[in-house]
Amino acid sequence: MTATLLDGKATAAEIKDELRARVKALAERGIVPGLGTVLVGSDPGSQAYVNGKHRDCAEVGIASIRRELPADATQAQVDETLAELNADPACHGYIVQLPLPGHLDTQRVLELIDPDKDADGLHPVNLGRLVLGYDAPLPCTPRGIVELLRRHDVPLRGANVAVVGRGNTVGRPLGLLLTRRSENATVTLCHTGTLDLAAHTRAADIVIVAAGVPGLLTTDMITPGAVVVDVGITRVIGSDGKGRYTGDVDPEVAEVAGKLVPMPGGVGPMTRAMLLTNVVERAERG
Ligand SMILES: Nc1nc2c(c(=O)[nH]1)N[C@@H](CN(C=O)c1ccc(C(=O)N[C@@H](CCC(=O)O)C(=O)O)cc1)CN2
Repeated sequence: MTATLLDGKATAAEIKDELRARVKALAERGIVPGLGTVLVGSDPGSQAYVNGKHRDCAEVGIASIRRELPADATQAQVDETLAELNADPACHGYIVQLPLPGHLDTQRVLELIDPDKDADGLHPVNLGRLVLGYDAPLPCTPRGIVELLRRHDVPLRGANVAVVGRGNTVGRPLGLLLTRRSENATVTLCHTGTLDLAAHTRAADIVIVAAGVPGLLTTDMITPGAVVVDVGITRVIGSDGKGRYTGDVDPEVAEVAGKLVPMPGGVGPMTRAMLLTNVVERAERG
């Protein structure tokens, strides 16, 4: 391997140390930040992610507020739970774990979150604020990627960045973040309709792949020395019949890239750290 790995786990641990100090300072003002989670159903993966969020909270001193509803919960029951969290002064921010069971209207649920308590930064009002450059909780994965690159001295100003994937949770908001004046990168947002994907990724100093297509980015698609960020996380069944997660970047890319944000251990831990950051920031605002 020639690429230097940018360790999201270690960087997230650093951020959690900083948050612990900020939570302590809040305690001196009599404020305990609180993160709420809403889990509908008992999907083991979703349960594990929610448990992880509460473990993270305990590590930095954020209070946890858990709401669990059965898989057959009605839209009215979900709406009522969100109304309670919107009104709860101990809850500075909360998330609804996705995906929701199919009978629920995900868009309606996300729009019922008070935008000022939107810890995931995915409420349409907050995405609109991001478009306009107003202050808003930022989407956790794009924010985590920018923060990881910043902390590892990857220059963004003037850099040509190819983002592969135009989803509402990563690709599209990431393009908005990277083109803010404070980052000043030039972004090409590639998607399934892009005619010659490799031509765009080869021209980029930084390639960020969030397409959900295992192994999509191969060695021939980058310029040697480029910075590569793997955001993909797809569950596949291996030849041994066991399930495992795989990224969007072919492992051989590590032989050609200059720096690589791997999966696992890259963007995922940073996403978790940014969720905590959004809650602490909200509590600091009072
Ligand atoms: N309301 C939300 N729902 C979902 C989100 C989200 O951000 N908000 N994202 C995913 C699940 N998720 C958090 O909820 C999440 C997924 C993966 C990781 C992570 O750290 N992954 C590891 C690798 C896999 C593993 O070891 O389990 C990594 O990248 O190193 C964190 C959070 C869908 N739902």
